[in-house]
Amino acid sequence: MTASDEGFIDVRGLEKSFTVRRRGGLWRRTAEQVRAVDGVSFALRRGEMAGFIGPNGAGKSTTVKMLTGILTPTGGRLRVAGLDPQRERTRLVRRIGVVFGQRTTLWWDLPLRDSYGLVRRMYRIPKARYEANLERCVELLELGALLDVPVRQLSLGQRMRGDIAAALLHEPDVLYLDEPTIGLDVVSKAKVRDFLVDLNAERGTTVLLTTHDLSDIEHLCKRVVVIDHGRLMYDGALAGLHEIGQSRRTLVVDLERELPPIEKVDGARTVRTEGPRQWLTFPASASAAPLVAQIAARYPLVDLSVREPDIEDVIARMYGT
Ligand SMILES: Nc1ncnc2c1ncn2[C@@H]1O[C@H](COP(=O)(O)OP(=O)(O)OP(=O)(O)O)[C@@H](O)[C@H]1O
Repeated sequence: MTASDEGFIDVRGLEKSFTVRRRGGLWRRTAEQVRAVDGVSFALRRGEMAGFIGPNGAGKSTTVKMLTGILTPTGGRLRVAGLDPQRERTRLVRRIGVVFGQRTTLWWDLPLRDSYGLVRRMYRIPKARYEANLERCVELLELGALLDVPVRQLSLGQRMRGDIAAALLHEPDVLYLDEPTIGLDVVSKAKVRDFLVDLNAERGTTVLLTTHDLSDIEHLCKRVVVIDHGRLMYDGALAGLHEIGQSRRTLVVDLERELPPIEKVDGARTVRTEGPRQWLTFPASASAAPLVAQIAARYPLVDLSVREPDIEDVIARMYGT
């Protein structure tokens, strides 16, 4: 691995401010700076798959637009595949693929096959390479029966698979995915996820995945980068988010009979009771064993189980929502 593989996507102190004009009274208009991205730094290794998450308005799209060269940063430094996205945008375009879940890059009235032909001409992909890539995508994304269907007649899941293939025909080294499973049913989601895992393993494509669907991240990414209000909140292993979010695990306790809420158990709090069953929460970082021992010593315990924190709760806690 070379030094450039280490920082294949390299973001340092990235900033983007927008000037927004607002009415400051009947006649006056005031110009206000919105700091959409406010000093964000992270780096992805070549071949890494990372989740890029944060609440609405956090600055994710603005960051991705800068990474693709669509927007110019107002500060900081950026490198993608060794290129400066703003100065070398034309060269960069050949190295990256972009998929937006909420809108298609395909031609609405054309069959998929014709859309792909246009993509081939746009990128000037040599015939043999194009055909090999198309064949691979068609096979893995199960597009064979759909190639002659106009895009407007495809289901959302089929269209998404079609869009992913379109983004990969020129064999990009970097793939940006923005909500790639939004609105998809369980089967389509699984197909898209499986394909991305294979793509990453086979071709070593570097993937930055923006999503509100945290199960996408759980299936695909070991690493997450979290931003909020334009600032980096967390960058690391998915598992570590739990600690950062100070999340709590839940102990579900079945007693012999209905009793008043369990009290005086170190670090645990009874949050719900329903007949003989009680729910206690405790810090995710703590061990359940001493709590169970304390409960068993003072209450007629029949059964118990521990529930892990939901990643969505963890994120919500991080954001203080
Ligand atoms: N062209 C623009 N002009 C002014 N403000 C903008 C512009 N684009 C984005 N913003 C503001 O910058 C902030 C970050 O927006 P951005 O779209 O990057 O967030 P996001 O994390 O992608 O959100 P979402 O998940 O809703 O897509 C928001 O406050 C947004 O209103």
